[in-house]
Amino acid sequence: CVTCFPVLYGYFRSSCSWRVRIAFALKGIEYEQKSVNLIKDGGQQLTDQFKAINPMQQVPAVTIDGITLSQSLAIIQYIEETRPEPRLLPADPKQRGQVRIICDIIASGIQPLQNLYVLQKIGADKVQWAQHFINRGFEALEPILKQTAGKYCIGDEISMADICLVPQVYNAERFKVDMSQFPTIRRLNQTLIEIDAFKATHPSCQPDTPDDLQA
Ligand SMILES: O=C(O)/C=C\C(=O)CC(=O)CC(=O)O
Repeated sequence: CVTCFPVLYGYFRSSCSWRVRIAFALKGIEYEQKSVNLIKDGGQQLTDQFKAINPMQQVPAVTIDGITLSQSLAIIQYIEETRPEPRLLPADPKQRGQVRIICDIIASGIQPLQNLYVLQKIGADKVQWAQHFINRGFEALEPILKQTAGKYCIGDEISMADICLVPQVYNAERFKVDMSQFPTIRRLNQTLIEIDAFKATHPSCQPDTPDDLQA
C-alpha cells in the first residue's frame, strides 16, 4: 500500500527498533507499530511469517511506500532520502563522515556483539560479555565524541549519530556498565534523552512495553 502509514515491526526494548522510532519521531512521520516479541513463544522473529518479512529474523523491519526494508541504518537512510526534513546527516561531508563513524562503531562494533542472539549462543557470562564489548566500543567513542561534539554528537545539530548513541547507552545501563568512565557520552545522553523525539519513543512507554516496565 503506497498511501497508508509506514508499519514498523519492532520490539519495545530492541535498541535497533528504538533507532527507527527516533528517526520517525524527529521527522514527524506517523507510523503504525507491530510488536514482534523477541522472547515470547521462543521468539516471534523466528516464525516463518516474520522470516518472509525479514530473512535475517531480526527487528526492526519497516514497510513503507510499498516496499519492505530491514536493517535500522538502511531504514533510516531511506527515510532520510525520501523525507529529507529535518536532515539527519549534516551538510558538510567531513561531518557526515564523523556521523558515520559513530553510527558504524555502534551498529557494527558494539550492538551486534551484545544482542540477544549472540548472548543466547555463547556459554560465557552474559553480563560480563556484554559489558566487555560495550566498554570496548565506548572507550573508542569517548575520545572521538570529545572532538566532534557540541550540544549533540556532531556539533549542535541532531544526526543519525545521536539516534544510535542513546539506545546504546540504554543497553549499557541495562548491562550495568560504569558510565562514569565516559563523561562525554553520558553528557550527550543526558541532553538527548530530554528531547521529545527521544522521550516519546523510549522503551518504557511503547505499546508493547510490559506493565512492570512502564514508566
Ligand atoms: O532482552 C530482551 O527482552 C530481548 C531482546 C532485547 O531486548 C534486545 C536485544 O537483544 C539487544 C539490543 O536490542 O541491543
